[in-house]
Amino acid sequence: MDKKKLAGEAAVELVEDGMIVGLGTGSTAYWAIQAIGRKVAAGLRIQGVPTSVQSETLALQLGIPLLPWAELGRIDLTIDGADELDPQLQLIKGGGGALLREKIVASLSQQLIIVADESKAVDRLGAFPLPVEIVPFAWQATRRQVRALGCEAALRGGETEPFVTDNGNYILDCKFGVIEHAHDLQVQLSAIPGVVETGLFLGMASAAYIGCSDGTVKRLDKPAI
Ligand SMILES: O=C[C@H](O)[C@H](O)[C@H](O)COP(=O)(O)O
Repeated sequence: MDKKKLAGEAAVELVEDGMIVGLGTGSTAYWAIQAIGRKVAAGLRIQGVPTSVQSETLALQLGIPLLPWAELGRIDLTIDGADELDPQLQLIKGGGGALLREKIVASLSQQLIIVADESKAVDRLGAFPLPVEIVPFAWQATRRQVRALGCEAALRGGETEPFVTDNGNYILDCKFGVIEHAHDLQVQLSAIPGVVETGLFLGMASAAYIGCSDGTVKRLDKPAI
């Protein structure tokens, strides 16, 4: 059984008629978008807000109506994947390069629901290299500044053919090891002018649907502070 499919489809139970729904990116969000597409075909009325060109293309193929960007304001619910999530529902995202649009959409969302297979649930963030979106201009200098924070930072795709995001930027995949102070790291990275955004999503997720190998889906809620 596909644990990503289990999780992606389960979270769609939260989608209600009339909602504005953020459509995440990646191989788990894919299943949620497919399930939303089936509900739309059966009469559900929603407007979608895609977090990548990939998800926009999929939504259009499935006939999901999309909200015009100019009308984008509050989003009721977003369903998105993650590369790592810890027990506080702090996240690393951006393995697929969509972190900037995902973070903009998450910031506008009343609820951010994460869908993931059980391998993504970790005690502490950091085994997955942190994706950091940077501007192409003088990217080598930006990488030096990022490295000075104590990580190995690799240009995604390599120097000959760098990966380019939907926003025309590059990604540094940064190995910090276990991230002890995620908020401090977010502040330090954001202070570098060439950094556009990081894949740390802190205090944003409301709940997570985790697909497990026994065929169940476990729901984790953000712990009360
Ligand atoms: O940039 C990509 C996104 O943050 C994805 O949601 C994340 O990488 C998880 O993707 P997947 O569900 O394919 O593992």
